[in-house]
Amino acid sequence: MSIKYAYLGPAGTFTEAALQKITTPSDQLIAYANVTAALDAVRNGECQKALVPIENSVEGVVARTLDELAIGQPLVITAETTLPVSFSLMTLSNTNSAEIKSIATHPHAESQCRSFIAKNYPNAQVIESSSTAAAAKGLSKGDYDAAIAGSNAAKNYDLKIIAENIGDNTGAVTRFVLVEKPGNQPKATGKDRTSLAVFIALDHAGALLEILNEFAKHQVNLTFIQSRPTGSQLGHYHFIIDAEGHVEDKPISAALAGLKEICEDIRFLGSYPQAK
Ligand SMILES: O=C(O)C(=O)Cc1ccccc1
Repeated sequence: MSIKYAYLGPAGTFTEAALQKITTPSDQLIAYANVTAALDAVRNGECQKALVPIENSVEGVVARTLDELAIGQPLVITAETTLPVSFSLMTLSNTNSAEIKSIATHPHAESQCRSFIAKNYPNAQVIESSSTAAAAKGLSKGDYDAAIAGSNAAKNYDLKIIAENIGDNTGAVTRFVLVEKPGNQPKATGKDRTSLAVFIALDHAGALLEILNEFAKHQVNLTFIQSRPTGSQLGHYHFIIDAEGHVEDKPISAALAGLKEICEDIRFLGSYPQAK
């Protein structure tokens, strides 16, 4: 059966490359302009699933993804996948590299190529784009002098790669999550991860400690914790937490029951197999 997948596009993004790893050629991969649009495509039924980036080993979290999952119309994570990311600098075929005065890319790619840009193009204007491939596509239309993207994007938009592997950290890896409408919970595999958004009732001393204690009490190992502003008031935060285990496993279900006692709200964001 062919499944429709939404992804952060256009064609040539790292998200598309990650999605190709977990789909079959009969599936339909549909590009959206940003993370919210890809997730909305699942919410409104245009696509069954969406793949979006959630964190990077160098730059950290993709805030938009976390906020959509924690406070947007509910979706759940049913799978994750990781991809090593390698960045290239590209131009139109007739550009002289000495003439590069403007470089477009995604903010996460910029921060991972900071040393390269500072060393080689210290005076270039860096233009933020919604994805690396969107930067490459804009370059193909002549919007700026260069783009930083994956080498797939250069192929897609017929661009010339003038420098490869320009990331400051050659081992950079991005983690992507596959999301769906709630109701299709993957079975426990013995090596799962559970994601939660935890909202504290009142900002008080020890609130985070109380939350962490529920996991510690039940011997649950955490793999990710991030505070995000709730948006209502300066200083008010909720926490996105990833824990090892499946919601059907006793340690996680016991920790969840404990959290329900002490938190204002908990949003279950999915239990899914850990990426290899
Ligand atoms: O823009 C892309 O290609 C993406 O898929 C998002 C992204 C950007 C930078 C590093 C990893 C993923």
